[in-house]
Amino acid sequence: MIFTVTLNPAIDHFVRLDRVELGTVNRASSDQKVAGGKGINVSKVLKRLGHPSETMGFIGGFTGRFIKETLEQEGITANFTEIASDTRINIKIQADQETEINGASPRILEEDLKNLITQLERLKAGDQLVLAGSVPETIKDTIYMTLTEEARKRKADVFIDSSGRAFEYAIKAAPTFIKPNHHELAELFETGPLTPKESLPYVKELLKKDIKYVLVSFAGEGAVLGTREGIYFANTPKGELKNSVGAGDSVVAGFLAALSENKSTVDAFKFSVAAGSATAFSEGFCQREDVEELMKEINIINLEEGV
Ligand SMILES: Nc1ncnc2c1ncn2[C@@H]1O[C@H](COP(=O)(O)OP(=O)(O)O)[C@@H](O)[C@H]1O
Ligand SMILES: O=P(O)(O)OC[C@H]1O[C@](O)(COP(=O)(O)O)[C@@H](O)[C@@H]1O
Repeated sequence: MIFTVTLNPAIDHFVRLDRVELGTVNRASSDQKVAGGKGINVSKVLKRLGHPSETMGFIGGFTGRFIKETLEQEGITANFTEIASDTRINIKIQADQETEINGASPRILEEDLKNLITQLERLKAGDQLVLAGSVPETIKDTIYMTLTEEARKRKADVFIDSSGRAFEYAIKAAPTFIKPNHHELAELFETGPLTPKESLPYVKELLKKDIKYVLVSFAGEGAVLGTREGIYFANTPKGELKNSVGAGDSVVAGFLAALSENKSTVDAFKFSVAAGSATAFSEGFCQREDVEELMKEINIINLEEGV
């Protein structure tokens, strides 16, 4: 069973207009409100790829109810811990350029956290746990490390997409799979911007920490996958960028789905990058047929034999 944890979900409020002018009234040509947050997005994409999952994390208030109701309408199991504060709203302005204004995170109490950790006692060998997105301020930065340790005690695999201190701690617990984008990798190693080739030593450093799959995404410039068997580069297909929100989550979902389908590591890599780009080329999330189509445009080269 696949479980996704979103500690800091959101209603994603997409607002579309030709251009934005600060200090005045801007009127949207259209807008849309959807349940969002990285773990929730992974579950949404997994469903489109044909894989059920259960969403967990913290929701509260009327915004939290919206998230639970819309996920259940989409046929996605929502098993969230209810908190007292309202779940945040993240504004995604899609104008001449994409601008995001992510709301402040709600207050999470100690007992809320205990409830979530208790839920994870169900994990068993063969399960996958996805930990994705930012960590609310009132939760310690070590939370992803703690949850990864809990999951590994129960022989479940852990897939992480996060950033900053929470990500730094999480890699100490040796999750199965991590997907930093290249900015997050540079931030982790305190370097300047990295090209795929320049990322190699850092990918190897992470592999030495007993992380099985290190996937670094470079938006439209390709992606790097490090494994014990080898380090690979995938080009990203060309296409019209319509909406990058959820693209990273689609890479995580694509890789997880492909492994669940017993695809080879290289094919799982291809499938995950195709899923990311198929989402980037859509208003919403990718559909499976688009992913299968884009796979044909992706070539994998071996940057280096195993480490
Ligand atoms: N301009 C683009 N053209 C094609 N694919 C893209 C583009 N931007 C993003 N993608 C796809 O989305 C994936 C994740 O994008 P990226 O921005 O690296 O991650 P994140 O959304 O986590 O920051 C990429 O690996 C790629 O497959
Ligand atoms: O674009 P990505 O990185 O795949 O994730 C998009 C999701 O992440 C969010 O921007 C939240 O990100 P954070 O959890 O890092 O605050 C959501 O609003 C959105 O649904």
